[in-house]
Amino acid sequence: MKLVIQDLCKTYANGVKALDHLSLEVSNGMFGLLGANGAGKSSLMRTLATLQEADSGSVFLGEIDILKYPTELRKVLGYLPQEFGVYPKITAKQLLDHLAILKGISHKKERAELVRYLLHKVNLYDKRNKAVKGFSGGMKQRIGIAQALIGNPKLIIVDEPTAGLDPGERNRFHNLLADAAEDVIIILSTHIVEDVRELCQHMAIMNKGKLICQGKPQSVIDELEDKVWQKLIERNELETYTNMYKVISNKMVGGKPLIHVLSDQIPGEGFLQVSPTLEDVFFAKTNII
Ligand SMILES: Nc1ncnc2c1ncn2[C@@H]1O[C@H](COP(=O)(O)OP(=O)(O)OP(=O)(O)O)[C@@H](O)[C@H]1O
Repeated sequence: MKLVIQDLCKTYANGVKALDHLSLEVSNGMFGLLGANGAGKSSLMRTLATLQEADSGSVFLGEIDILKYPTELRKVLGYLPQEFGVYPKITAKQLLDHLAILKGISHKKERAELVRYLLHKVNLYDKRNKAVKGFSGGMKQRIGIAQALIGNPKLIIVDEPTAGLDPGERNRFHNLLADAAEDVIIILSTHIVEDVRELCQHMAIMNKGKLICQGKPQSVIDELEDKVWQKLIERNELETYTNMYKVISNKMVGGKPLIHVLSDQIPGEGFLQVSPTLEDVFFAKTNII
């Protein structure tokens, strides 16, 4: 199954061009979409989830023309939005049961079995009778994934799923996603570079409504091989360095800026060549420091 996006455009009423002639092909497995705040990721995710309309362009999931026939897409879509709202007081089991009814699973016994299966899968069976409202961020996200898996989706969209999760919860969430990714397309939209590095077979970087880079994470990293240099400088030197070199990032280390500079040769005294990371790629492509 392939998701084929062609020439997708969306301009909001305020004139912001959130999707600017965007084209992309995604195959089965986990696909990471990286972008800074405001890059247009959620606009793309919402369009793919048929929650908002595009101005022009086309999107096909296999044979389904999803912009023309959104209901067909919804039958095979699992969606975990940025904010997964839950009903007050409802338990994990009731919530999944309710959502399964909404997804058209009307047979009571079948639904009960599915809910039990999902609760085990996301490791929340022991908490099945607890109110979801009192769940931690990670537990809520796991319930979010459980509901996204109802009805054997072919396309699963997860929008910024690990923001605010502690490392343990994030790992559990990653394992769940990786587990679900067989035979399905999962699109993971995030600004957390490490999530993409660790999880995704393919990726793209979005900026101002356009795709500015795509490929396998390791291939895009390899493009910067031998080109990234680092130096620990004084805080008052930062402006000079930024003017002199192509500084792609600066990070405080022990109170001093550690800068990464892009250059084909050693940029100057005191620079050390380092292996490029996906974060370097992200900063080099988006030019946001
Ligand atoms: N409903 C809307 N009306 C007007 N402008 C909008 C609307 N939704 C988003 N935008 C603008 O469109 C641009 C893209 O926003 P979008 O939410 O798609 O980006 P994003 O990459 O998901 O960002 P974030 O990581 O902050 O969620 C931003 O400039 C945003 O302010």
